[in-house]
Amino acid sequence: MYYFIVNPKARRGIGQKVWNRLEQEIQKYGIDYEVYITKQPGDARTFTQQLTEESREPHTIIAVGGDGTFNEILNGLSFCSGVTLGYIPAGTGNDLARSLRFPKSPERCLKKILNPKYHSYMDYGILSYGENEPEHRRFLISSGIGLDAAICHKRLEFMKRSGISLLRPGRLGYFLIALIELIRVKPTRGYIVLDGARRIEFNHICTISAHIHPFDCGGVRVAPKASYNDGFLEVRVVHNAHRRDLFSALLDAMLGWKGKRRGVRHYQCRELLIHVERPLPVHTDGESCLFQTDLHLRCVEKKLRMII
Ligand SMILES: Nc1ncnc2c1ncn2[C@@H]1O[C@H](COP(=O)(O)OP(=O)(O)OP(=O)(O)O)[C@@H](O)[C@H]1O
Repeated sequence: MYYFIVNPKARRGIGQKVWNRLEQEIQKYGIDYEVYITKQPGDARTFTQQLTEESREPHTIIAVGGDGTFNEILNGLSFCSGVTLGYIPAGTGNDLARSLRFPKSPERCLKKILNPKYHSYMDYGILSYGENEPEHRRFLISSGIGLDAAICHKRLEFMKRSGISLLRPGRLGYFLIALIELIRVKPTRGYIVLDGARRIEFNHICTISAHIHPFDCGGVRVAPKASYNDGFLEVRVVHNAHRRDLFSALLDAMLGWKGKRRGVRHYQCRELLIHVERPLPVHTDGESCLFQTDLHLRCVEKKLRMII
C-alpha cells in the first residue's frame, strides 16, 4: 500500500500543482494508494504517527513537499512497522533531493518509487536539548547552532510575515540573508566534545553544525564530505571573529570549495556535545528549535529504509 503525504503549500503552492500532475500519473499505474493532504504545520507528523503506529504491514510512505515536510514525517515515524520512505521534492530548498541527486521531474521520481531497483538504509540524526524535560528532534539533513540557525530563523520569519517566498531561488536568498546575519553576528565562547572523548574549546564561535548530507540552506554544499550511510556526523565549526574571513567561508560553502580555510574546522564523530556561553538560535533541517546553550547530537546509523 502506498500512502502519499502532500504539503500543498510547499514552495508557495507548487506542492498542490505537483500533486495534481502526480495523481493523474498514479492512476495509470493502477496501484492501491491513499493521500493525506496537510492543512497546517504538524499534520505530516501526525499522519505518519497514525500510519506507522497502527499498522505492522509493510507499506511505503511518500512525502510530496519540501525538506520540512520530510522532516515532519521522519519525526512521526514509528520504526516498529515495516515502513519504506519515498520522496518527491516539491519544496523551496530541496536539499535532500539535491544531495541524493533525485531527478527534477516529479514523474520520474514517482517512476523510481513505484519501480524501485533497491532500498537504501540511511542515517539520521537526533538532537536533544532542554534541561529539565529534554526535547528530542530527529533530523535528516543537518542541525546547528549560531549563524546558520539565525539564517534559518530569519528566512522562516520573513516568509511567515510577508507570505511570499522571495528567497525561493535558494542560493541567492540564502546569500542575502547570510550577509545581513553575518554583519550582525556576535561570536561567543564555548566548546564541543566529540564522542565523549575529545574536548575542543573555541573563543569566537559563530556557528556549529552537524551534517548527514552535503547540501544545506537551499543548495549550499556546506559539508562536502558528509555521507548518509557511514554512521558519522560531519561537524563544521566556524569560529573566526573577523568578518572578512566569515565572508570567505560563506563564499567557499556556496561554491562548494573543499579546501581548508582559516577559522573553519571540520570533524567527524558519532556523538557531539555543544556548549556555548550565550543562548544562540538552533535549527533542525531548517526548522527552528528556539535559542539554546547546550545541545547533544548523535547519528543513528542506517535505520531509515528509503527508495533512492
Ligand atoms: N497546509 C499547510 N499550510 C501551511 N503550512 C504547512 C502546511 N502543511 C505543512 N506546512 C508547513 O510548511 C513547512 C514548510 O514546508 P516544506 O518544507 O514542505 O516546503 P518548503 O519550505 O517550501 O521547502 P524546503 O523546506 O525544502 O525549503 C513545513 O515545515 C510544514 O510544517
